[in-house]
Amino acid sequence: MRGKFITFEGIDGAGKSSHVEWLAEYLRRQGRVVQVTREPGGTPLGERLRELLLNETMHLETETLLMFAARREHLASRIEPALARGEWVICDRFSDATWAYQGGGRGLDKSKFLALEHWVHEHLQPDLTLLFDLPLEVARERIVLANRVLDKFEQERADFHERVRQAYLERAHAHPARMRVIQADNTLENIREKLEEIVSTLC
Ligand SMILES: Nc1ncnc2c1ncn2[C@@H]1O[C@H](COP(=O)(O)OP(=O)(O)OP(=O)(O)O)[C@@H](O)[C@H]1O
Ligand SMILES: Cc1cn([C@H]2C[C@H](O)[C@@H](COP(=O)(O)O)O2)c(=O)[nH]c1=O
Repeated sequence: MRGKFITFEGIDGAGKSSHVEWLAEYLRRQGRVVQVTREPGGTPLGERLRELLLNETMHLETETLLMFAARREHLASRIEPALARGEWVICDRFSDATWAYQGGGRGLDKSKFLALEHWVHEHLQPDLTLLFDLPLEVARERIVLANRVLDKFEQERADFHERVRQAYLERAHAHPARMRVIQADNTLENIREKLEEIVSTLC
């Protein structure tokens, strides 16, 4: 039987990465074989593209095409083979991030996003997308407390991140069967309880 494809989404600092490995372990305890991966990245080529994408200034369409190029490679060499073997794949960000960051944040024409999405993964969408949503100020505060070096996206102004947040919420509203909004301004324990409840509907 084909495996399940779960993606995590949200603005920078929403808390996605704090739950990705936890969810993988939770599913492994239930006997699933689980792969954890991320975008941009997830393959040797994708990780090289990630370095460029997170650090170099480039034209919006170059940025979008590179995100989808990395994704094409990721799907072909890692995600699709794993799902075909019956494994579960948990991916930290996928195409909804392009919708939100390049579309909402930077103003990419929606028809260009939809054309690339159709080209690169017409027949594959995540079985479940967990959208971590919280006020911008809370996410910013977490990033400051973590005291990490900020990448190109994290250095963007607050209005950029607010547009990203709104684009994610708009997308979740348009895809209610696939996307579940998690109130991420909450304790790790409460969020994990919610994740268990949602994921149990997939098993
Ligand atoms: N529920 C929470 N309550 C308090 N702090 C949290 C919570 N979740 C995560 N954090 C902290 O916030 C910071 C950002 O979390 P994390 O790296 O998981 O976010 P992220 O969404 O993956 O961010 P990015 O996309 O920027 O990598 C970390 O220092 C983490 O420990
Ligand atoms: C897949 C994808 C990602 N981004 C941005 C969003 C984040 O700011 C970075 C990735 O960093 P993270 O710490 O791993 O979350 O890349 C994007 O703009 N468009 C995309 O399609």
